Amino acid sequence: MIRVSLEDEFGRTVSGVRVSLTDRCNFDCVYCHNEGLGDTRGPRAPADDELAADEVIRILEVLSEFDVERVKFTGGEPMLRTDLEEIVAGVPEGMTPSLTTNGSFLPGRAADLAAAGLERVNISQDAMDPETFANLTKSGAYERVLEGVDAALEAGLTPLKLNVVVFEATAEHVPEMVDHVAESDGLQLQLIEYMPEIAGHPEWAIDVDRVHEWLETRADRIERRDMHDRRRYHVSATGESDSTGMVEIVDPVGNPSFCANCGRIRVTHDGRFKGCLNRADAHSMGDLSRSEIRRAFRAVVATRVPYYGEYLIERDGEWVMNDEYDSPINPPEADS
Ligand SMILES: Nc1nc2c(ncn2[C@@H]2O[C@H](COP(=O)(O)OP(=O)(O)OP(=O)(O)O)[C@@H](O)[C@H]2O)c(=O)[nH]1
Ligand SMILES: C[S@@+](CC[C@H](N)C(=O)[O-])C[C@H]1O[C@@H](n2cnc3c(N)ncnc32)[C@H](O)[C@@H]1O
Ligand code: SF4
Ligand code: SF4
Repeated sequence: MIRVSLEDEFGRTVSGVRVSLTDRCNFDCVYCHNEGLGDTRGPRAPADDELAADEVIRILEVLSEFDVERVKFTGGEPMLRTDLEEIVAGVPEGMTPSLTTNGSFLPGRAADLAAAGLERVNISQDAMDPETFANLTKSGAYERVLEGVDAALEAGLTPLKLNVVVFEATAEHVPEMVDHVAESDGLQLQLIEYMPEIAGHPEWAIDVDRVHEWLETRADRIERRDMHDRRRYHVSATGESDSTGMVEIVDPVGNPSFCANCGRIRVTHDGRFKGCLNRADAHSMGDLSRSEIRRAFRAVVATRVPYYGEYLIERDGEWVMNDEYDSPINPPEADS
């Protein structure tokens, strides 16, 4: 098959897709932006508006015609989908599947997911103690998540990134999480800047530059990824051990270099394309026939623009909507 990749007007080739398989979740994290899908609604039977497994696979097959090389399954909580293994097994050849999950359903399923072809997994674990974890997630599943991490490591779903959202409630736990990954084989740490744009509570945000500065003093080596211009810090264990770990910072907020290198599009649980996590506008895939999926993909790529630096522009130190775009940005969600 001849594959033709698509570039947006800003020269950004679309090489990855994030698929939200559901907007449901069994946790209720205080910071949750839910990938811009609105409130998570609690665990309940699959909703009628969720894409079926064969529809997800058809979308991925079409995207692979356009040389999209990576798919990330996310949510809500993607492991609430009991057909996740079937979906992973249907990912077309040449496309690498990975998963971002809260980890609570990994015990007992990690091996099956690996057998289905899942390459690796990112697990949200914001702290090392059950109390902080419970306060943040409104869930008592701390031990279960740790078991999930072990199950994923055992199944070879590595490198395994632990995701920590950095904001006022987690900042003090960052050093122990850094030590933890430095000491543990197969674990990496991803520090995600709290995004108030879609979660609200701008007062919870902390200055991520302080975390960069601290890591510069803690790291032996620093590298920059082309993708999103992300910085990676290689750190050593502090005790007797000579093991090392890697810490990556995901800092999109007010960061035009992050958006300038963004090659990702999104598929929502109800079958629409979004060109940017932060934008409210989405493109329907109509009847989900291959031709409609192709049409919608071309349409969303044609309207993709870097969010910071283009969709929003800086005026007097504030990020304001560029008058060229008339669709509103996502209004902040209420507590979610
Ligand atoms: N604004 C924005 N945020 C992102 C983007 N990619 C990741 N994030 C943030 O990082 C969170 C965690 O995403 P993951 O899927 O675990 O991480 P990732 O870095 O995208 O995944 P890998 O690089 O595949 O490990 C997302 O839910 C977002 O909050 C992006 O392109 N734009
Ligand atoms: C919305 S969750 C969906 C997948 C899964 N339920 C999980 O928690 O990993 C995806 C990622 O978004 C991150 N996240 C959620 N709300 C955020 C916010 N307001 N700012 C930054 N990252 C956020 C979470 O930590 C998680 O790593
Ligand atoms: S961040 Fe928390 S509440 Fe949001 S989808 Fe993931 S586990 Fe659920
Ligand atoms: S905020 Fe920037 S990096 Fe994130 S999806 Fe939008 S354009 Fe891409």
